Amino acid sequence: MSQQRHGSTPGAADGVPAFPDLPEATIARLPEYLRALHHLAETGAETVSSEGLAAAAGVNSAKLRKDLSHLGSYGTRGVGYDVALLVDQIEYILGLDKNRAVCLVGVGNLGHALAGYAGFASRGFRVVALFDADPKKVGEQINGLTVQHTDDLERVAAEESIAIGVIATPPGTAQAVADALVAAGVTSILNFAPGVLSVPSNVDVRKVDLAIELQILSFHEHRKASLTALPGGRSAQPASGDQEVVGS
Ligand SMILES: NC(=O)c1ccc[n+]([C@@H]2O[C@H](COP(=O)([O-])OP(=O)(O)OC[C@H]3O[C@@H](n4cnc5c(N)ncnc54)[C@H](O)[C@@H]3O)[C@@H](O)[C@H]2O)c1
Repeated sequence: MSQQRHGSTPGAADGVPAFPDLPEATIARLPEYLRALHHLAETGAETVSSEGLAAAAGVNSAKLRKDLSHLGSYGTRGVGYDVALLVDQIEYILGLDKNRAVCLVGVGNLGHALAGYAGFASRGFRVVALFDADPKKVGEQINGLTVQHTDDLERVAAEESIAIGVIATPPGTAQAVADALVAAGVTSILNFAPGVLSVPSNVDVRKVDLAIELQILSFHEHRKASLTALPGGRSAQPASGDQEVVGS
């Protein structure tokens, strides 16, 4: 998972930099705030307190206020945050107003599930192309898209201005797929295949590995069991912190 910080860039309105210097952990929480804000907006809420938004997003309110202060958003005392305004600010910072084009490489078990997921569109992304190296998969229709051969990746990436590539191929082919995506001009990669990808410094890679998440939960199970096994049977509950996101 890349851990780059995002430097300030001049040129934004109202004294708020276009790209404030955001800690990676803050960036990771912004989508949670956005999800909670969209839900609040759907219920008709026009404002929300920091405590209310923090509870809905599953973080503590001090952390939330600090995160939002990085965006220049402080809320109004006694009123809270304007829901619609905060949605706009977070969507702007995350670049979701760009409706970026995404392609998926590897249409096997996982790729099928991802390609069939309708939720990407509502979160600001267009899945515009599916690729596989297996000729038997080429031509298959999934969610209105036709699976294309990876030989066509470079051409299609240019035609569709693909910004983000998702890798759902076996681990042994993931590096070659990443190389092909980079050669096609893709500068952000979401990698589901286990292992580390080597990419140029201008390419951001994020990795999703559910097995790692399970292993981290296993550690917490182990820790809780060892705490309760201590003489006197200490509580297994953490003393503080966000229970719902262990390790964040
Ligand atoms: N991140 C997670 O939590 C998670 C969960 C499940 C699986 N995975 C990983 O996702 C990947 C896919 O798993 P799966 O179960 O869908 O596998 P799968 O074998 O069902 O599908 C892989 C697909 O990739 C295609 N492929 C192989 N080489 C390719 C290449 N060079 N270019 C393009 N396509 C190619 C295959 O033809 C196939 O359609 C694996 O790396 C697996 O370990 C990750």
